[in-house]
Amino acid sequence: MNITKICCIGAGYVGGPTMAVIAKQCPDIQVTVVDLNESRINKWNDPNVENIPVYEPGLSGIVAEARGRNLFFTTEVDRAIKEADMIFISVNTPTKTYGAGKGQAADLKWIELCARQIARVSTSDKIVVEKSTLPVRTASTLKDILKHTGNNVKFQILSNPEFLAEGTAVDDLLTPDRVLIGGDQDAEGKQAIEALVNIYARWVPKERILTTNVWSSELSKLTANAFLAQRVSSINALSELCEFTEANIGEVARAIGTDSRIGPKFLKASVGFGGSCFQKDILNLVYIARSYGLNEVADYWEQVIIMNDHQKRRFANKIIKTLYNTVNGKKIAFLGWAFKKDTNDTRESAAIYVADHLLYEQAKIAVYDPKVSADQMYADLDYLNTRTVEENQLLVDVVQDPYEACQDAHAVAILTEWDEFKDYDWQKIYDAMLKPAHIFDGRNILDKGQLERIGFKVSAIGS
Ligand SMILES: NC(=O)C1=CN([C@@H]2O[C@H](COP(=O)(O)OP(=O)(O)OC[C@H]3O[C@@H](n4cnc5c(N)ncnc54)[C@H](O)[C@@H]3O)[C@@H](O)[C@H]2O)C=CC1
Ligand SMILES: O=C(O)[C@H]1O[C@H](OP(=O)(O)OP(=O)(O)OC[C@H]2O[C@@H](n3ccc(=O)[nH]c3=O)[C@H](O)[C@@H]2O)[C@H](O)[C@@H](O)[C@@H]1O
Repeated sequence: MNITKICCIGAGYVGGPTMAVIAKQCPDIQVTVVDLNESRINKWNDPNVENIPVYEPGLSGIVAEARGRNLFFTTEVDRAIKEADMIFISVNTPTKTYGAGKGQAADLKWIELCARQIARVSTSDKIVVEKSTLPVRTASTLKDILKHTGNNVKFQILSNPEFLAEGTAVDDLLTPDRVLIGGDQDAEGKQAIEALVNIYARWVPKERILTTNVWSSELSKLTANAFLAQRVSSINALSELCEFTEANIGEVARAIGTDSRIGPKFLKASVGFGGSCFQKDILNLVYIARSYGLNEVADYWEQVIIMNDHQKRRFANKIIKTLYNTVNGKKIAFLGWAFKKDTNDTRESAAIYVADHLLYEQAKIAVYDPKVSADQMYADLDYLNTRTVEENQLLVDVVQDPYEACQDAHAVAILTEWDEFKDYDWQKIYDAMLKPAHIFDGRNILDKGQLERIGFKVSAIGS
């Protein structure tokens, strides 16, 4: 089956970059990304390509190359669905905030709406690709909805989960460790799998394109995120033990990471993992396991989240305890707000949790993160929800200069792992702060000895 027109529903952090890369690598395929959110689509179409709504190194160049040639962004969802041979569903699948499964299950409302819309408007056979992260067996729901269109259109459902990480999305898409495609194992299912394999094979070596049955593919995505997050929680758990024993978590990570069976990646102790997916996907895994009565499996994975919450809470509590058990009226500078470097995404960022905790203790916050807008920060914080804009500005001062953030602060909290910290003039920061000047290094990246020589009191995760 030769694919000439692709539609992607959802122009978010995944839909935008993945489709931009497919369009770049396959100039003969027309790729149309659709979204209900008009302002998001307008930003993707902004004449100044630097204003696209997702910041990712290298992305604007790719969009500039393909946009208007074979890459289009539009709110005309029906038309794009109708014309496409292949439809990617890349909509959000957040944790449910109501009803059964509240706080754990994935909310599949948007997925189901997409399926119903595809069923309603399609007049020709199509391959529907699950790009969103979904609970295992979601394909059976999609199949059921699409089967009942009543207009004799045939659909094949594939699972093609996305493994890109934010901040490295373009590299991850251009040179992925693997591409995973799951589908039905009958002749028609295999044909559909082949059609998608042929698209990726334009730039991904064939041996890196794995094909499986649809359920293995769906479950592998949740499993990959669970394993990655588990590594962070494992190292974070030991970081606390390090703080009581004079062991150093960086040294421990290096010592164990050189064992080729363990490997060096994803062993950086931190103030806790953030991002839109680790927590939601593990909660979803926990929910699925419990729904099959597998309580030991559920408890095992839930511990990863419990540990992460503990790590965030203990970081905030350490700040309070060190500042003589009160932060009331004290200014604390936050360097970094996004959940990791090289992204403007703040979803589930540990910074939000720590800041809220301190605000409830009546602290004042000054934040420096040039990629994140003040409005976004105000919207993130629970403590500010019921206050006026003027009150928010008094409690949370968003500044465009790291030195200004630290002026008259009692403490600096490092929340995001920026490389440029090494180039900061820490003597200048020390001079501007109230004494004793504290640094809480939530990423364990600063040179503790050097800072202590300046006069700082340094508290780094795991040392
Ligand atoms: N953010 C990430 O780094 C990764 C996310 N994922 C998964 O990919 C999926 C999408 O995630 P993001 O792109 O981060 O979400 P997002 O929230 O950035 O984007 C989703 C978009 O879908 C749109 N949408 C929702 N329902 C729609 C409908 N019926 N018709 C048209 N548009 C609709 C929304 O308006 C929104 O713009 C999720 O399942 C997530 O778990 C997977 C790998 C990486
Ligand atoms: O499904 C998803 O959304 C994606 O989730 C993660 O990607 P992402 O959340 O963008 O970023 P990561 O690099 O995984 O970092 C997640 C969090 O863990 C933290 N982290 C990561 C690594 C580490 O060693 N220590 C650590 O604290 C990061 O700072 C960040 O807060 C996965 O890495 C992707 O493969 C996956 O596609």
